[in-house]
Amino acid sequence: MSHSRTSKGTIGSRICRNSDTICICCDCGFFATRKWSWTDESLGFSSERGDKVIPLSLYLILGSQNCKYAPEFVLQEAIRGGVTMFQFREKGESALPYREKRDLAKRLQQICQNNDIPFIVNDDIELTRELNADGIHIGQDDRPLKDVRAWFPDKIVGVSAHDVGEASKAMREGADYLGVGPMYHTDTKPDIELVKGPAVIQAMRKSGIQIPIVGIGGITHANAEAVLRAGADGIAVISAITKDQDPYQAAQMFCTDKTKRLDNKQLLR
Ligand SMILES: Cc1ncc(COP(=O)(O)OP(=O)(O)O)c(N)n1
Ligand SMILES: Cc1nc(C(=O)O)sc1CCOP(=O)(O)O
Ligand SMILES: [Mg+2]
Repeated sequence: MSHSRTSKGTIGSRICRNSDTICICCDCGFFATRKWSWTDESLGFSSERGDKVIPLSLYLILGSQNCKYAPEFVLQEAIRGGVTMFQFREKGESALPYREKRDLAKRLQQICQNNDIPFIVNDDIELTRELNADGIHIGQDDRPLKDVRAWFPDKIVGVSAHDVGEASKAMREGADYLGVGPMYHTDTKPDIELVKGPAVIQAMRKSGIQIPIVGIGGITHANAEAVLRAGADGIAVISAITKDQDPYQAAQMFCTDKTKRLDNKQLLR
């Protein structure tokens, strides 16, 4: 697929005040950068901080506990299939101890670097710093966003949000993107909130949340389109890729015209 860039103007639900930043052929996030100036007059919000790329279209998250095969193989294959961004999330009862976790993280980071894919760390401030990762993802029960933003002014900082209130607060405090879920039932994360469904993304967009959103939780090839139609910029996936027999094909199947080529008219209103 070839991508082309836009100059200033309105793209979908967003107001873009910079040039050379957004892919206009399919709104896939390929040229999404933190040079975007997200402006929401009603919230008095504006953010403009650098030029980190945030390609959320197909965001793979994994740790060794999630994988049917070696994590390095799963990541390589998934990137070959079309994954655009990666989060290292080594978590749960069978998670590796710190040194092994760090060594695995380094190997996965190298794969991301070789393929020009942002490498994001889940939760772990020290690991983010030690590896000089491209960014960090934090939830509502993790370190406060204000602190994380101050520690990492130039990194991508993603925040989990479950309702409009959490999303507005995260946007005001400088989140670069929101992880919104759970979209559907999932067995991958034991401590999830009640299923929200794509409607919560629709509600966030209606209330004026303009920063990038990725839907998460129970996303499969069958339901991904509904998440994007609700207003998400991308989908975050664990088991639909990591547990598949063929991670390459599983990733590739998310990269169809239906899941990538959404324009404004196709969004649910
Ligand atoms: C993209 C994305 N969205 C949401 C989450 C969940 O974060 P959190 O609520 O902090 O839960 P844990 O993943 O830390 O268990 C995420 N990791 N990524
Ligand atoms: C890590 C995570 N966070 C969620 C949230 O709702 O915030 S759901 C989830 C697990 C996603 O895994 P799968 O794609 O296998 O359902
Ligand atoms: Mg967390």
